Amino acid sequence: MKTSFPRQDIRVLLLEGVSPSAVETFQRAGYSQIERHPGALPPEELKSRIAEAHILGIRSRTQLSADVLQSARRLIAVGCFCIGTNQVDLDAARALGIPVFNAPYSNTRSVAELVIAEAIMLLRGIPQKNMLCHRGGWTKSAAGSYEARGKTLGVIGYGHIGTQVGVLAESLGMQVIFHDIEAKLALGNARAVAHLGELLERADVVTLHVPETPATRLMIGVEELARMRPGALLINASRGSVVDIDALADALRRGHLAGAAIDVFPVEPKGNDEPFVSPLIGMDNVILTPHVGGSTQEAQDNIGIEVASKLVRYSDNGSTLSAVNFPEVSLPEHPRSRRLLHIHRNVPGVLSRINELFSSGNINIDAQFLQTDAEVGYVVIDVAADETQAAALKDRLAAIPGTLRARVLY
Ligand SMILES: NC(=O)c1ccc[n+]([C@@H]2O[C@H](COP(=O)([O-])OP(=O)(O)OC[C@H]3O[C@@H](n4cnc5c(N)ncnc54)[C@H](O)[C@@H]3O)[C@@H](O)[C@H]2O)c1
Ligand SMILES: O=C(O)[C@H](O)COP(=O)(O)O
Repeated sequence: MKTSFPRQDIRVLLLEGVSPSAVETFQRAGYSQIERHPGALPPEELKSRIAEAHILGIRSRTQLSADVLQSARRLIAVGCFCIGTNQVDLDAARALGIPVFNAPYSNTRSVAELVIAEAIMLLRGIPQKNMLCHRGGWTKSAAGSYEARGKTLGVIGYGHIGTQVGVLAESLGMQVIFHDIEAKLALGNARAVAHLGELLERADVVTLHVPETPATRLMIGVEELARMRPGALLINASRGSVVDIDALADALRRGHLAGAAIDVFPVEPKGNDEPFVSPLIGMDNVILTPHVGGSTQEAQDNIGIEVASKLVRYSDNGSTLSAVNFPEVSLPEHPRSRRLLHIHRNVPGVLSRINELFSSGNINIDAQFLQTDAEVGYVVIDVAADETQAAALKDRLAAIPGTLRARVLY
């Protein structure tokens, strides 16, 4: 069936080196206008580039503020080809009728594996030994070198990544304790602790797996670092805003902490050609990695397919299942109907005006789907109408006060 907006006219802009698997997924679905850019764009360039895009794909570095989104006149959906969505003003996107999708699982195993590797390296003092050998030094000694077996791992944020880290750590013989704001099923022999402070006081290795939220901002600062055991280790592969980096540098300099592994930073370079600046540079007992926790071939290939498939499904079929900022509907195919989408502010009267429009036009509704949240209503209407009738209905739907978007899908 002919689409009202042919796929070959839909412009897809993919930033930050999104995996080629995403391009292949769009191409297999019939999309041909796909532009792929290796890095994030500065705000002004971003604004001009997204003005023409219908679908935008980003990773963690592209800041989609309300101001930037205002320039995206044609944008129908955003895909975050990663887990975090804190880089997008989700409320602003919703208010513009733009659903945002992400990949909540695909890179979690990669992060968990890196964290376990780092815990072992830090417990053995390998970063310092490695640096010394590189400088021609040689200190063969067991001092400050420990097995992981029998040590206590404290996991802060026991979600998709935190649980996997816990399971892998138990397989090494570590004891796992965790702290989360939600009640969580403890896997294996892991134990929940009621307070963050208790976890900090008991753990030999503390690892952070919380999202960036107002509550997690600087959740590890001077006081929390002081509560950690002397000689303990800190791993952060969550978000740079979660740890007070200057306080961490100070705790390491004073020798209160024996080491750290940090993958995420309060300020990160926008691309591989920008310099990296951090108070942790030059500390031999700190593993520094350039936000690569989820950067494995396997994870990026899977994320490319997962997020591109969600974007294709929304664009082709209207389904918003697993959107992070939008009412969720999972829609069946209705090949013999025309499908109209209506996104509106959730204010009284809109739905009755939509239904009035169909009943007064004597147009039969084959199926109707509605989902709302506090701000936005999303209605999908499958009707027995020809192409001209559907186009006219879309124009009338668009004229209803409170409308954010109206589209004919097919
Ligand atoms: N370094 C990387 O490359 C990389 C890769 C993937 C994800 N991440 C980051 O890791 C984060 C966690 O990923 P996930 O898949 O495990 O997410 P998740 O949503 O499955 O788990 C997060 C957990 O943190 C808990 N939480 C939230 N606020 C908390 C608080 N104030 N105190 C304690 N617990 C709190 C939640 O209840 C949840 O259980 C992501 O949000 C992302 O920012 C980084
Ligand atoms: O949120 C995430 O999934 C991670 O931080 C990875 O982000 P990236 O895709 O920019 O590496």
